[in-house]
Amino acid sequence: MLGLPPQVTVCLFDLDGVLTDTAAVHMAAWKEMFDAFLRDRGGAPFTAEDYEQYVDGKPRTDGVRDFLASRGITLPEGSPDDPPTASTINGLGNRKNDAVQHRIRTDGVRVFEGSRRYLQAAQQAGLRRAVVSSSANTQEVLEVTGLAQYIELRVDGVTIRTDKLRGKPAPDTFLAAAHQLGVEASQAVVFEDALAGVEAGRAGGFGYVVGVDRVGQAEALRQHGASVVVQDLAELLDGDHR
Ligand SMILES: O=P(O)(O)OC[C@H]1O[C@@H](O)[C@H](O)[C@@H](O)[C@@H]1O
Repeated sequence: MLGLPPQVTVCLFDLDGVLTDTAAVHMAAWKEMFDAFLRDRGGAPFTAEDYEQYVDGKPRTDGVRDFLASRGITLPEGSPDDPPTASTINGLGNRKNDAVQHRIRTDGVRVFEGSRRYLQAAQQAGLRRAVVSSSANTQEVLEVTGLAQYIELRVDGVTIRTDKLRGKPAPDTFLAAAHQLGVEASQAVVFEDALAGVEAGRAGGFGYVVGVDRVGQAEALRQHGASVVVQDLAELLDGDHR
């Protein structure tokens, strides 16, 4: 009924790009910040490919560090309370966070209707439900969209910092959620739109990894660890997934 293997009792949902249409919002905020930074150094602009390969799905400072490394740029780490003007990894991350929060608060957040339907169906079927996101803005997004009512557990960018977890593509955040919901990885399904996310699903030995392709990267999702790829979670309800 839910398009999942029979042993699966726990659903672990990524947030941005899986439940909410916020991957594009993050991408736009990253581009705004990096383009201004690169312009000052005479570098080429930040692209969608840069986002997918180096930033998408990872905790904020990992995204800053990994993208800069791809351009051969090294900056001091700084500290989480650096001002957004600081030329540090944390400073650039804070600058991007100001941009993303401004967009979320001004434009609002769109929920994928297929995902809302899937959450409702999973709840009715008695499956446990967690959100596992690298974003420290997860709670705010779940609350403004009304999705919080479907979610029993949140492992997010704040948890990563306080519990010192490794972010995606390491499997730690998904494993922590499965553990807290009392199951082995083999009994849980990971829903992910980011390459780093499906990679985390594969690395953790999860029972099933659903790749959600919103940007035409189905093949890359499969290569990085998706067991199946859909364009919308409703396809799993309708049973027409490939
Ligand atoms: O900067 P935040 O809100 O803590 O989010 C960190 C990351 O969270 C992930 O969910 C997004 O896919 C990334 O694009 C984002 O950079």
